[in-house]
This record gives sequence, structure tokens and C-alpha cells, in this order.
Amino acid sequence: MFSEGEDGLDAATARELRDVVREAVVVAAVPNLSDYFPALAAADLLGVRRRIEKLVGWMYGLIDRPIERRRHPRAAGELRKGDLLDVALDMEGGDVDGDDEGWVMNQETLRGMFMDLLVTGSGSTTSTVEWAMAELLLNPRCMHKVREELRGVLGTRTHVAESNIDRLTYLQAVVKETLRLHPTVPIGLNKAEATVEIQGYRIPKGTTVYVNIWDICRRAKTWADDDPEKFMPERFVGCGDDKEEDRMIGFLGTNFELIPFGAGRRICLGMPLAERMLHLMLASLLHRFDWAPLPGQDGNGINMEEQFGLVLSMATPLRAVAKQVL
Ligand code: HEM
Repeated sequence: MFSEGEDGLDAATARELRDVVREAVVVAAVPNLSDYFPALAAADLLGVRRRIEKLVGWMYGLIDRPIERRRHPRAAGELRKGDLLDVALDMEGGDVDGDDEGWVMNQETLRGMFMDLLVTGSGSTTSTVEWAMAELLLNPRCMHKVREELRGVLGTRTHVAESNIDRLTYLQAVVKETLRLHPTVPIGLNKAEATVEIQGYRIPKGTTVYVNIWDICRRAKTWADDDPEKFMPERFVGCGDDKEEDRMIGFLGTNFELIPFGAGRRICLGMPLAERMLHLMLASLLHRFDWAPLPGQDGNGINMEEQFGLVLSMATPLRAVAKQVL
């Protein structure tokens, strides 16, 4: 986004960013009295707004610094870096499309956009990889199968390319099954733009509508007879009665039983990026390393308890031992 080098994050700031994002996604999802009694909002009785303001202030500082640093070389006509920041700054101060639609980039919209990318983009993807690794460590049969597939497709090559993903059908099933059991954005939040009636329920204009993605992905009729609590990537590679239909279920928002990225107009903006990153990260980790739970802990040391927040992460971060094989 901001390019490497002078604008890149040093290790300490990157760690702090990780902690701030982790806290923000939890604080933003805690039940707040003001949501139920808007008249009390100004009092901020639970201190949620104060905590969020502090975290947001830190994030804004992080975002403002590279923006400011970039303005001067740009004004002096220095060579562009051609990254997202350059593109966003190109749009600053004017009507982006020139069509009077009001699409203007300014300091606030720049902050909002980079904040979205940093907060929604990083935590959800890394948490999904973490859940997938945990499930595979707990299910050695699946771990073996996915690694065999990788060996067959990649051989001794260490680099996984985007073009390899199409042939990694079991890996794709692992990603789908992980997103089904552990949708890292568990609740979709939308606001009704107009008063509507859905299946006999009247939803007044302005109502905040919570879509329980977590529940849908576990309870939809599709999985009901097939041990929905079990990690079973095979359900996506044609093990049901109608094999073709099983295979077709995807998370692009058209199969409402599997909507980890939401659906409709407000479907996740980062889905194409997340989809690629998830397959590439997992493929690289699984192909190049042997994995084992950390020894010396109780049981296998893997605790699947969830930490609820805007992002659903593991309550106890996964710790595993990697041995490089390629
Ligand atoms: C595994 C990874 C991810 C998951 C599971 C996920 C899931 C979601 C979900 C469920 C929504 C709400 C959709 C709705 O209300 O119907 C959402 C919205 C959004 N996501 Fe993601 N996301 C992921 C990765 C990313 C990445 C990598 C980015 C950006 C680089 C991103 C950017 C966004 C944005 C900007 C929105 C708001 C879209 C809007 O309101 O129009 N997400 N995401």
C-alpha cells in the first residue's frame, strides 16, 4: 500500500499494529448500552467510545505519516512509486470521476480507506490461515491428503504460483471448509435503507440488521445431515449424493449456505484478494514445511476456543513447530 523502504513498517510498529487491530476488532464488537438506548450514547457509560477513539487515533497517526511524507516528493515532481498511496493521492482534492457524483478523496476518505484495508484486510486473512492450520494439525488425514496433492502438483518447486491453484482442488476444499466452520467475520452488519417486510417481519428504515454468518455456515440445511461441526473438506469434493452440486458450492455470494464473505451489494470488497492470499499462503506453508503441534503442552496444545469480535480469531494463538523440507 505505502511501498517498502522509508514508508515500510519497522518490526516494532508492525507488532503494535497487530495488537491495536486485535484489540479494535474485539472492542468494536462488545455489546454497548448506547446501541440499545441511543439517548445514553453521549454518556459513553461503558467507555467503549473512548477506547475506540484511542485505537483509531493511533491508526490515524500510522496512516497520516506516510501520506504526509509522500506529499512533498510528489509536489517536487519526484518519481512516483506507483503504489496504492500514489493512486489515492491522484484522486485527492477533486471529483474522482469528474461526473459530479461527489467522489472526492480527502484526508478523511484517505484515512477511512487505508483503515479499512489495514483492519478488515489483515486480521481476517491471517486468522483464517491460523484456523486452517489448526484444523489440519487436528486432522492428520486431511493434512496428509492436502500435502500429497501439493507434492503431486508442485513436485520439488518451492514457489507456488496463482496458476497452480486451479489444480489444487483439495486445498480449495480445505479453504472452503475452514471458512465454513470459522468464518472470520462472523456477523455481517447492514442498515435498512427503507422499510421492508421479509417473510412476515417488518424491518423499519434505519434498522441495523445483523446477519449471523457463523450460524448460517454451520446450520444451513445443506450440512444438517452431515455432521456440520466436523472439519470435513470432502463435503466440497463430491462426497454427497449429488457430487456435481457439492462441488459447485462456493463462497462468491450465490450459495447462501456458505457466505463467509457476505453476499449482495455489500459483499466483501477484498474477496478476490483474500481468496488468492489464502490459497497461496496455505500452499506455501504446507508444501515447504512439516508441521507438528508444539510439544510439551497439555494434550496436543491446540485450543479451538473462539475469541469473539468483528474478527473471529483463536482465543489462544496457535503454536506449532515447522520443519523445513524444501
Ligand atoms: C478471509 C478473509 C476475509 C473475510 C472472511 C472477509 C469477510 C467479510 C465480510 C463477511 C464482510 C461483510 C459483508 C456483508 O456485509 O455482506 C466484509 C466486508 C468488507 N471487507 Fe472483507 N473479508 C476478508 C478479507 C478482506 C480483505 C483482504 C479486504 C481488503 C483488502 C477486505 C475488505 C473488506 C471491505 C472494505 C468490506 C466492506 C464492504 C462494504 O461494506 O461495501 N476484506 N468482509
